Amino acid sequence: CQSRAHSVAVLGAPFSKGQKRGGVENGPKAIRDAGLIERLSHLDYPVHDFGDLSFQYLEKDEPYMHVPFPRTVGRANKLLSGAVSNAVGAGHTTIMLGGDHSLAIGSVEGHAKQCPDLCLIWVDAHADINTPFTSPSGNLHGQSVAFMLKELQNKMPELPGFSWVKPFLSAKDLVYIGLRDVDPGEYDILKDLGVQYFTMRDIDRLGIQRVMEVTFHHLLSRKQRPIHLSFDIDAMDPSLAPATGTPVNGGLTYREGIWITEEIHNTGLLSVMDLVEVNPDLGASREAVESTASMAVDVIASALGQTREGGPITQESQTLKED
Ligand SMILES: N[C@@H](CSCCS(N)(=O)=O)C(=O)O
Ligand SMILES: [Mn+2]
Ligand SMILES: [Mn+2]
Repeated sequence: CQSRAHSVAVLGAPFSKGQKRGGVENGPKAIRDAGLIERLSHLDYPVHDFGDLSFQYLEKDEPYMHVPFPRTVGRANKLLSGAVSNAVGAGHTTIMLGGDHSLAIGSVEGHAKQCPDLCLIWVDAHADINTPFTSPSGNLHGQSVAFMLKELQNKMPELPGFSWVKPFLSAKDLVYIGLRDVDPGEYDILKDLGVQYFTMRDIDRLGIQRVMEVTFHHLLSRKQRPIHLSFDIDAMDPSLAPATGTPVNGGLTYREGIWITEEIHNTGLLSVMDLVEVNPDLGASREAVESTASMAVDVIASALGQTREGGPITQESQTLKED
């Protein structure tokens, strides 16, 4: 597990069966079309585009309780886990492009195989910590964190397709930022487990700088360790990222979102980042889709070192000017 990787891997995960709305499988393409690779190529490290994974959609995949497509989602995440584990093992800082947020199960699990002491920062309007028993929708993109936590395993059923997932994360190694739509069952779990979280109201009270200071103290004061950032684009205010499946008013401003990712870059500890829930089919106009995908590119680029203050002239930027 590299503490300071010196190259970036981009991995597309065009997958949608963690929820019921079509189109989020086109998220990776929309983010690429918004210029992600180009933007990252101006930063400090080489970029390797691993392309998109191809997922199998199983024909016979009956719901378990009211949870749809459990075997398809479980299999997709097992494939993703291997791909993320390989990319991290090869020394890359890895960017996983979703696809719906159920993909975090495979992404974080695969990361933890290489970096068992990782910590997880979950930026999202939602807690995604329902169990199949508490979920109002059954959608697995709202249950991802429940599969990861050791403290929840006595509350989880044996879901078909997920027997490969052994819980690997402790509640103390998780921080939420941006919550504003939490289900009653999730609220009880967060309180019972004592999970550290910052709602949008906490951000209004403390300000985003203080939220990041407390987040890093909570996760890193005992020891520095790799960060997994799981960024759901619906954490951003819907005015900035409208093309997403579960928009919730009162989200992060552009500057709050970029402060979060700039500060995470400045720790030097970012190891894997998910950028999920961009759904190009849900934008009311081409502009709405483009602003959502562009927001995703800005968030990823600032997590990888793009700054608002610019940087010194380099051989590469000099060459670009001459082009
Ligand atoms: N809490 C709700 C909505 S979950 C929204 C999932 S996401 N990944 O944040 O868009 C549920 O569990 O169905
Ligand atoms: Mn989410
Ligand atoms: Mn969300």
